[in-house]
Amino acid sequence: MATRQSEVLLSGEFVRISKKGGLFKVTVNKDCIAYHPVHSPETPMETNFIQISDCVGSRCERPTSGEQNCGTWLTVIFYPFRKKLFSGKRTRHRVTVTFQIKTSDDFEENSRLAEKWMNVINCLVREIPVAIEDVESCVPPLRKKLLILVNPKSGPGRAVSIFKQEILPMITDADIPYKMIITDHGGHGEELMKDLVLDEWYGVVILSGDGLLYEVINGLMSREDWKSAIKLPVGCLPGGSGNALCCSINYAAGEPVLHDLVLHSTFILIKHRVIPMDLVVVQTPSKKYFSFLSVTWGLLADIDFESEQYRSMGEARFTIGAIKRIIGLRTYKARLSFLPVTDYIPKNNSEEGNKSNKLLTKIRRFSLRSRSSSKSTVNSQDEIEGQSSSEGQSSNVNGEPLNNGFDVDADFKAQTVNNSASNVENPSVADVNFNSQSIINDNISDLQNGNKVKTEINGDGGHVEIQNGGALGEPVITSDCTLRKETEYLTAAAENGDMQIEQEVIVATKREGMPVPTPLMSPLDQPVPEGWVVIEDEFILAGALYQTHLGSDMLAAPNAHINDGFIYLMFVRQGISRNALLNLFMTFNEGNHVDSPHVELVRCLAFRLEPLSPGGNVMIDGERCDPCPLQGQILPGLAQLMAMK
Ligand SMILES: Nc1ncnc2c1ncn2[C@@H]1O[C@H](COP(=O)(O)OP(=O)(O)OP(=O)(O)O)[C@@H](O)[C@H]1O
Repeated sequence: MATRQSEVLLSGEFVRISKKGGLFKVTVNKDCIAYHPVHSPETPMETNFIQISDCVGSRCERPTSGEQNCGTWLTVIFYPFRKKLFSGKRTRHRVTVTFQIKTSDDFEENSRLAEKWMNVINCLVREIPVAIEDVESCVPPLRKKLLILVNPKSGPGRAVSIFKQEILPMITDADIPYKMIITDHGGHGEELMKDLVLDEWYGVVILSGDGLLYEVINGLMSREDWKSAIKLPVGCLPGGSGNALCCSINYAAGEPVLHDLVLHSTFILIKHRVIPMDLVVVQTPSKKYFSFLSVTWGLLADIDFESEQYRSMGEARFTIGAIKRIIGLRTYKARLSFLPVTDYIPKNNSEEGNKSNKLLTKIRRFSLRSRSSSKSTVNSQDEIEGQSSSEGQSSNVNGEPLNNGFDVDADFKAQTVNNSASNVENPSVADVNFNSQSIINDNISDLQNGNKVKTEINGDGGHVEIQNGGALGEPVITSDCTLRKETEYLTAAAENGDMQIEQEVIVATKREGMPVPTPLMSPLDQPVPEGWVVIEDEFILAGALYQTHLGSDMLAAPNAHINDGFIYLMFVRQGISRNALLNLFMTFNEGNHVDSPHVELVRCLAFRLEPLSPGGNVMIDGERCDPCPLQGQILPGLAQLMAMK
């Protein structure tokens, strides 16, 4: 029985308010609420479970009927999965269970007991640990308001009614205070962010397509206090026709993407979780953008921009746009350059590809720090410039400090220097290694293009061991940051021998008062730095992607993670037939396009695109910009996203 597997925090016997009624034994532990009729034995057959992970809150109320009634009602609201009747699709649906809390004739006493149950359940729902000794006193912290921006013009124009009919009831279930603003012109979101009093809000959520979130992020980054502003959690609900970030969030959380997107996205939102999100700083000759989704060019951008006219059709607009563009296929000449995470081997180069069967040797990563870790043993310029450990620290709804992505790498640095092999237990190191491990796990087929050698580390998807300690390069002081290379030697047990990996972490420590550092890129009018790969060719499409999805049926970068610190550069060169291209688009929904010999998908830290033929479109997070030379660099974990892993 689940209730016996972990500590029982609460236990009582209450009448269930339902058609059947009856007295139930109810218990709460950290994972679930269990109840079974008292007259029958406690068997799995008779016991009902409410998983805390499905639960969004509980509330107490005095029954309206029955004046003699001195009991209080305790209602638990949860959204378990159920198969839809005809389609068989797994979807969440709303369920409530109500018990009458009545252990005495005194209404006040019953109310206090019901409130205790409510507080414990609400803490657990918000992942606030509750020990048995806290049960009497635990109260979930008060929440700040959520600012919800609704774009009435997004997608097919239904955002306001979606908010009222579908989202508001769920927000009410979770008892989340909010303020809703309907945007009334393009740029409104950005204006609001520039003047927002950060302390007043728990976070900002958009109900729109990706364009409004783009405004929110760029508005926050344009502020003088961008460093703390960008730590304000942002969230998104689907109101547009593409909703790529919503799909990526749902995919990462294991929630459905292809149906009931509003329901499942709102469920994630009201679960109160926040995780770091990578951004990419994109530079053009005239402007700087902060992008959270993608930069696309060629076919993908043409479809996105030219299908605007079919906006009223919702997501079908992309299918029509794709068919039109594939019939009238264009190729574009460009120079595409990038700083790869591992050695780049072109997919069509089978000789090189075979050589890459040798186990992976080098991983390149980038880490952005705002301050030094107090654990660091290194004395350097970055510590002199470091800020106090509490400065700029944001907290989640529970008042706990958020892991903002900087700290993860700060810990990693300390561990590296301390040369400790046992550090794999440390969650922050594990986090860094998880991302490296994900490369190794899927590396050779994915990264080295065409090689199907799959390597399982330690046979259990386990971890990479730090074997040989690390080396720390000399700090280099640039105009906007202090730069240093940390080299880490990792060993992973693989099927066909140990895999030796050199992991090079390029660490940039930001200088106070300076903009976000971009040390991986050279100025746009100068050649790319050493170590970059440069390809000059005719392309059908190119896209720098940092989320899994470009739309609900476009699993474009299946291995991407919201905060893995990588850009996934996808490109298709000319030489693919229209038929093959059409087939490619048909396989996008499950991410199988990556197996096509025509599709290259390379993990990198920075890229540069220089269009060499006129025309076409460049889309940054779905917003058009004129084709021009542009470049982008990853900013690992810079933003905070309302999402779950
Ligand atoms: N009231 C408004 N009237 C006109 N434009 C608006 C309004 N509010 C916001 N906008 C603008 O609408 C633009 C498009 O919004 P967004 O991308 O979020 O939706 P969408 O284009 O419908 O979504 P998708 O790209 O998925 O189709 C945003 O850049 C924003 O500036």
